[in-house]
Amino acid sequence: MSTTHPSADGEAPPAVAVADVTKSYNGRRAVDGITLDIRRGEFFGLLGPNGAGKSTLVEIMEGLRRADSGSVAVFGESPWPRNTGLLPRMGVQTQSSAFFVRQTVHEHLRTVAALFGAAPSAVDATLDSVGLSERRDVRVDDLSGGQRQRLAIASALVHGPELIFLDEPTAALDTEGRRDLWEVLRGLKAAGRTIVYTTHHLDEAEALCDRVGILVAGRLVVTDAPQHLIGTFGATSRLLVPLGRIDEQQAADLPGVDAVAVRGGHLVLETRATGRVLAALDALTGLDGVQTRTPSLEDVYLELTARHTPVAPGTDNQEQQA
Ligand SMILES: Nc1ncnc2c1ncn2[C@@H]1O[C@H](COP(=O)(O)OP(=O)(O)OP(=O)(O)O)[C@@H](O)[C@H]1O
Repeated sequence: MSTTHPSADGEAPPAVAVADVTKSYNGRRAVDGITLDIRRGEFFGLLGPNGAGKSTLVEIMEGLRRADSGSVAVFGESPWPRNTGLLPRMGVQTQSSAFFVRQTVHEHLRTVAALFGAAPSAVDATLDSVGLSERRDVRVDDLSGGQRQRLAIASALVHGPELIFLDEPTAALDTEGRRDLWEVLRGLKAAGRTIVYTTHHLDEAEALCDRVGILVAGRLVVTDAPQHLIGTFGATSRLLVPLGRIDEQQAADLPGVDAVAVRGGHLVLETRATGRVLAALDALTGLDGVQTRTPSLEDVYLELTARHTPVAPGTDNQEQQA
């Protein structure tokens, strides 16, 4: 791998620059020719189905794995082989973060802080920010899964890094814990930190990220701002019409309706021409009780992953052929 240095015009390099990176395990491509720049101060979300290659790509960015080919630069420097100069500038939470299990929560974080040369005062503030202050004297061994996850996140943040990598940080958190972490992450973003994170929560990515990248089978199929993606792909809206107002055939015949289904006491009309269908519905039966479900990042994600998922030999995939 090569190292990228500041550009000739003196502009600071991006937080992360990935160029044509590949990685195979046992001859199978897990990451397949990915090129991606993550800007300083950006909140970037990496999305994709299980096994798409998100963790592998993030671990390559972190310098925890070596790419087979291509180049990676973090603040203009190669993270591989282990670049100790970068460590104070990066915070890393992986899906298998290591703990000093016999220590208490506070001792553990103090140890991590000392390893990175962080001020002891950062320990209490960081525990507080992830909602673990009340568990500070509990042994790490005795924490619940969600509490361990909070501690892993605290361990990535305690030294105040500029670039923070979080691999599914909200996976084991309850609803309240997720929302609390959103506020922590928003605060870090507001303070100018760069955040790269993976998640399966599309609502969360839509709410938090400046840009998302969708990985499918090791390839980056799109990179964009969530709202722009939703607008560009014109994902389908759903209109919910109470049953009994019109029948399925009448609904299917309305101009602009792409599909009709019966679900939960409603006729569900899928359309990419919401205004036209609403006008036609209004003329036919009135709009009383009609609900509109606007498209979300999840709709775009489902459409794109279906379109780009390779067809397994011997299976018929209508989406793929469309
Ligand atoms: N250490 C490894 N040895 C062999 N294969 C691996 C290894 N790590 C990952 N893989 C394979 O590489 C592919 C990508 O895995 P990866 O964990 O990067 O995906 P992911 O998108 O993070 O998945 P998830 O959402 O399930 O965490 C998968 O097919 C996985 O089985």
